[in-house]
Amino acid sequence: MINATEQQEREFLAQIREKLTLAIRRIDDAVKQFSNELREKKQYIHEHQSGMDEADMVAADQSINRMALTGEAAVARKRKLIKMGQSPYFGRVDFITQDDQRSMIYIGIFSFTDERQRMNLIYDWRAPISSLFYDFELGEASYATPRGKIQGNIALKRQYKIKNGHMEFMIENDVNIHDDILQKELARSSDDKMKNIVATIQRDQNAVIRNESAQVMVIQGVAGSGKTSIALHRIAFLLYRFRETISAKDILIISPNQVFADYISNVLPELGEEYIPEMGMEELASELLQKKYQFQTFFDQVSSLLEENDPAFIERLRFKSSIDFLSKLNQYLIHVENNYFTCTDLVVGKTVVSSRFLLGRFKAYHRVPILKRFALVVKEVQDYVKAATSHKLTGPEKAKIWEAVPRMIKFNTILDFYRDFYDWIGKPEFFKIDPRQTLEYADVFAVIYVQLRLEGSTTFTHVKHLLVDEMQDYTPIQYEVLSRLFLCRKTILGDVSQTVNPYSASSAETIERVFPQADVVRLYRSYRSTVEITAFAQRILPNPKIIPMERHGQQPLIAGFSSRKEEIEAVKQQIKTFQKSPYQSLGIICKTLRQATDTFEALKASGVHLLTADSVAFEEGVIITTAHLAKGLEFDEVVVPFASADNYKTEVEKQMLYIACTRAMHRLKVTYSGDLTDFLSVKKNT
Ligand SMILES: Nc1ncnc2c1ncn2[C@@H]1O[C@H](COP(=O)(O)OP(=O)(O)OP(=O)(O)O)[C@@H](O)[C@H]1O
Repeated sequence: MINATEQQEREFLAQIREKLTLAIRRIDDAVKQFSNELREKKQYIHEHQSGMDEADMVAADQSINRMALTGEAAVARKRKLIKMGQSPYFGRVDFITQDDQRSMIYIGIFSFTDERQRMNLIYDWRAPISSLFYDFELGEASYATPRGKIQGNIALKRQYKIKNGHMEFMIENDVNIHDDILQKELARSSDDKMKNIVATIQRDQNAVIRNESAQVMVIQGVAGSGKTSIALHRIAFLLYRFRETISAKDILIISPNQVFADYISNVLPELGEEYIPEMGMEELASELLQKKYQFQTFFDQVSSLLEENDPAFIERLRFKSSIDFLSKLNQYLIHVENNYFTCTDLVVGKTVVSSRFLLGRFKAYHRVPILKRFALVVKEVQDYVKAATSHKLTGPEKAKIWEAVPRMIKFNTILDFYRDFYDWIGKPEFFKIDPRQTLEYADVFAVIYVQLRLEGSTTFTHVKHLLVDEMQDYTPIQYEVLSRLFLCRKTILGDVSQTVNPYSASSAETIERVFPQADVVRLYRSYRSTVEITAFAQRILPNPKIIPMERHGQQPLIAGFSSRKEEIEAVKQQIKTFQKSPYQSLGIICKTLRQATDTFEALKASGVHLLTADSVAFEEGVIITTAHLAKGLEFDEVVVPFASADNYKTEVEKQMLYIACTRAMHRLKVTYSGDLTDFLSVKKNT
């Protein structure tokens, strides 16, 4: 066997690194040559410009552009090779095909070919053959290729940790435990940005990443199950698999906020892909409403829930988050189509255009959105009058038609229709808009939906894959809007247990009703937190199906104090302890922004950052924020202050507590003054 011993592996690594260095040198030479040729070409054109006709100039331009592109590609390739020099591969499988051919498959983030020998030395983790590494242990194995399934046997499987070009360790997977490297990865302290997981992707995760057939893929996964990581790796996979037809700019990520977008922004570049466009739901809404209406943000909605707990507000939210709301809106739109044209005879000069004719024309265009039909009906009326009188229409005649036809439909503005909908269902009190015309967040996408139906929609045809994270925070009406705007494939992921708004949460089942063609995957294995932290969070929201990774740590602590002042003092101490620890990040997670701001001010400690809805970047070190904003993020250590019975008592507060505790990777401390919240009290939980 080739490269059998660790010594041989080290020698192989040295050879690969040498080959990489040579390949980099070759690129450098080629780039130097390109730039010389480019300079000469430009010089030539400059000198011969006067003698060149237009066709010559175009040809010269094209050839310069081509050379520049080739140069750029070479520079990008060089960047990848330099990165590979640090860590060329992380896995190996030796595969014996049915005709007894043994091949050594080294797997890395990028592929590397020995151009002289025309031999693939390292395979990209996304190559079909690389799935052997993720899907099988020793023994019988197979992988799918565009030409069919290849079967054989895995005779050897190894994992490597190569850092800065040096092999730290290698692990032989001769028995069915390949968790060692995963354990080591999970035990690490956090980075300031999400990291890639290519070396330790698990089998069930791999299936999601490599799924090519799903039109809509819905991933419901427990806290820390790797949903966001998998979704990003899936994007990298699709970019590789469909590289001829999809590029990074054709993908859109709908993300909950800027901090989250910043937090995940490193994963794809680490995997060699370019920047992926990203957008928040509110941004999308503003674009669609063309800034015609002001509206409350989702963050405002959650803050109102936490601070006011108004039953009427909750009732409105509940209704507007239901599937029933969507179907009532659809029924209403049919009602509009059938009943809202009130045509009377129209007299233009001496011609009478009968109401029957008018109604008939409105109906004839039933495929055209109602508010787009006027222009068509106006044109028909003009033609009718012209034919009847055999003369061209005068200005006043035209004006009369233009004025009369739109009035034949009951309302002309989207908001009037929307308001009327609530009268029609007999619940006018369900629509609240403030005098400055600021819509409640729950109305925003409903108004957009009515607009799409009555005015027609612009589709985002340039988007070829849509990724929606934190799916539980979006309602059926939002999904309906997304499905009409984005006709492409979609990956939708989230966790219904981590909703910040229990009155408007969407489960995978709800989403399936909007996308009946969806493939739903459920992930129960949780990777982020220690067994102890996961068990602790289960006291708040139990899920018997959750499977924590066997990784142990300190028991989470609950500490009671006699006053808030003392509590703040304890948090201060905790920060000091953290600053001396090997950990990188500490999250102090509060219920509301007001509590977070007050804590920030009371602590006045240096190196402590306050994260608000307006923040744009994830900071390293100590962060004070709210559970809502911390969703999707993780910290080595988490402190949840003010966990008293007063502060955490409603359903929405329980959700916040759960989200806060599940952000911790290694250490968790909950503090309170007065009585401890019932959600954590052992007495009340037993
Ligand atoms: N296969 C894996 N190998 C190594 N680390 C993993 C793996 N899967 C997940 N993780 C780690 O688990 C943590 C949680 O991952 P991620 O944030 O993607 O999960 P999530 O399901 O989106 O979490 P949440 O919904 O709680 O925000 C991250 O630190 C991630 O790197």
